[in-house]
Amino acid sequence: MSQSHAATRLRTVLAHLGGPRAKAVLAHPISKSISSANVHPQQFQYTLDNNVLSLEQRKFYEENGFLVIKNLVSSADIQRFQNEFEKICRQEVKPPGLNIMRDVAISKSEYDPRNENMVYKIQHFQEDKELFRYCTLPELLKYVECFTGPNILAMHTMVINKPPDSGKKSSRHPLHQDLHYFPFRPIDRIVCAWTAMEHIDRNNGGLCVIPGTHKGPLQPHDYPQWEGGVNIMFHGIQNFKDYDARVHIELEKGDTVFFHPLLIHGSGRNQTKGFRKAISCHFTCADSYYIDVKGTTQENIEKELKGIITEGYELDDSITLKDIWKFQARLVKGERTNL
Ligand SMILES: CCCCCCCCCCCCCCCCCCCC(=O)SCCNC(=O)CCNC(=O)[C@H](O)C(C)(C)COP(=O)(O)OP(=O)(O)OC[C@H]1O[C@@H](n2cnc3c(N)ncnc32)[C@H](O)[C@@H]1OP(=O)(O)O
Ligand SMILES: Nc1ncnc2c1ncn2[C@@H]1O[C@H](COP(=O)(O)OP(=O)(O)OP(=O)(O)O)[C@@H](O)[C@H]1O
Ligand SMILES: O=C(O)CCC(=O)C(=O)O
Ligand SMILES: [Fe+2]
Ligand SMILES: [Mg+2]
Repeated sequence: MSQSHAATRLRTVLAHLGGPRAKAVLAHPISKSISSANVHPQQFQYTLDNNVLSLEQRKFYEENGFLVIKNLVSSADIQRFQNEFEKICRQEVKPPGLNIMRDVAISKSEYDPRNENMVYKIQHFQEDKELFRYCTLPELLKYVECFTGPNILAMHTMVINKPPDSGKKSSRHPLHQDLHYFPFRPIDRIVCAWTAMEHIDRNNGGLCVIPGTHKGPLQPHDYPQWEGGVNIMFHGIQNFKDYDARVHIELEKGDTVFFHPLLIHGSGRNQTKGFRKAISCHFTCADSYYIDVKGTTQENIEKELKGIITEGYELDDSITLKDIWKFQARLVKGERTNL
């Protein structure tokens, strides 16, 4: 990518996000003028034609691999998700298939069900009616459809309750691409919706992204060599160097980021005393298909996940990632045509 193209893109990202870094960069004029995209017919690869996104929003996602929609989820809904999350932590409800993860810094201590502050995140809430409402909100699906098309499956769900860092920096999530975990294609029909349940910025371990990286390949992932420990399955891109290109996204409660599964992203440690909360779902098109990850860079995560699942659930070794995903995918709109 040329220097001026990179500069223009960074400025577009910052203008869109706001915040102090944005103001500082935008204070300097760009020397090159606007790209030819304005005068030629558009070729879109990452978004679909359905008149929901403005041309500017489409171009932003195509170019950067993410898009922020402000104030998309209501405070009333977020309060309901928060209440249900607390009930799950207190073990008042136990939805089937739901997985509770504690931060590795406290993974060996006794679980105290009265204390939701022991939970780093919950995953696979597809059987919890109250939380799963998130994945069916019409205001959310309206945007999801711009990336997936009309037949929509919810594939992977999470509430992340990032704890104050213990001092070991284990609350960080290394820079990664979500596609590493996914054995379904086509890639461009997968999207993550990630909604802030409160004000989120760099200080409380908000999302940081490397704009434009969705245009590159899936890179090899493995555990980072961190002295203070790494959470289970938190693989990161090996030998990542381009730290200067990171953009920290600042969000208010209800703001939602939609991002591409190849976009390199992560989150820093939470330097506040609060538990930073977000709710998310990965969606894909039901017309998609599964791939065999044997012989690819994704083989290591399949092996690890299979190990955890066959041990924890006493299943036999013939189970594949495809079986697991097929089992937990849920239709949220249209028809379940294939996956
Ligand atoms: C996917 C989109 C992008 C995502 C990126 C995010 C990355 C992270 C995870 C991604 C997961 C992808 C999942 C794909 C899912 C496919 C579909 C699965 C279908 C299912 O429903 S399977 C359901 C189970 N789900 C999982 O297995 C997911 C991961 N599992 C966990 O996180 C579990 O909490 C855990 C830790 C494996 C076991 O939990 P539990 O049995 O409750 O824990 P114990 O206290 O008994 O501890 C057991 C053992 O683990 C150690 N431990 C606990 N927590 C951690 C931790 N945070 N980090 C490292 N190690 C941990 C604990 O110390 C114990 O160790 P021992 O040595 O004492 O045995
Ligand atoms: N030294 C590092 N080595 C590996 N990954 C890092 C390093 N520093 C930051 N990252 C990764 O970059 C992303 C964002 O980190 P960020 O710099 O915001 O957080 P932090 O280093 O915890 O806090 P801060 O730099 O604000 O004190 C995370 O994915 C984090 O894992
Ligand atoms: O909320 C976060 O810290 C980021 C989580 C994330 O990227 C993931 O789980 O894939
Ligand atoms: Fe991720
Ligand atoms: Mg840092």
